[in-house]
Amino acid sequence: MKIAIGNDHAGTDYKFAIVEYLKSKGIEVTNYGTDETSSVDYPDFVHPVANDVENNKADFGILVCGSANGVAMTANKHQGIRAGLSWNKEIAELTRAHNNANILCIPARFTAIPQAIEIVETFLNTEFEGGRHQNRINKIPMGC
Ligand SMILES: O=C(CO)[C@H](O)[C@H](O)[C@H](O)COP(=O)(O)O
Repeated sequence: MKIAIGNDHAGTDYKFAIVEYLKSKGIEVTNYGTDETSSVDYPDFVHPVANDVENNKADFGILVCGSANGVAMTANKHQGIRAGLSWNKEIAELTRAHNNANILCIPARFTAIPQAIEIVETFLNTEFEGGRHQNRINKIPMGC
């Protein structure tokens, strides 16, 4: 499995912890996020992740910013991207099972690092249920 990850200054520490977790599971990771905690603009670190997922260079994307709203809004402008905001493992499970999200967005300022790891683990281990959920996804317009 290949994961593309991106973050702004609010998510740097979370990104490092998530990358360490993913690598410990043998998952290949491409890091597009800032490695610094000085202020940056989150869209600059979201578009490369969304591009990789759109072009099948990554199976899933993970994005981390303060609230996760900015990264989710940016990613969801891309064709073929369903980016879901998850702040606990229950929401992470639903984001995959019901919404077939291909990008996970984590709010660093409202989630502890161990919880963020749990969210990532749940997201990656949950299958899309299809059926009635596929009918609903078919009614979501694609991209901008
Ligand atoms: O949460 C975010 C966007 O949805 C980003 O992390 C921003 O950094 C956030 O808006 C806070 O900005 P600040 O410059 O860190 O105060």
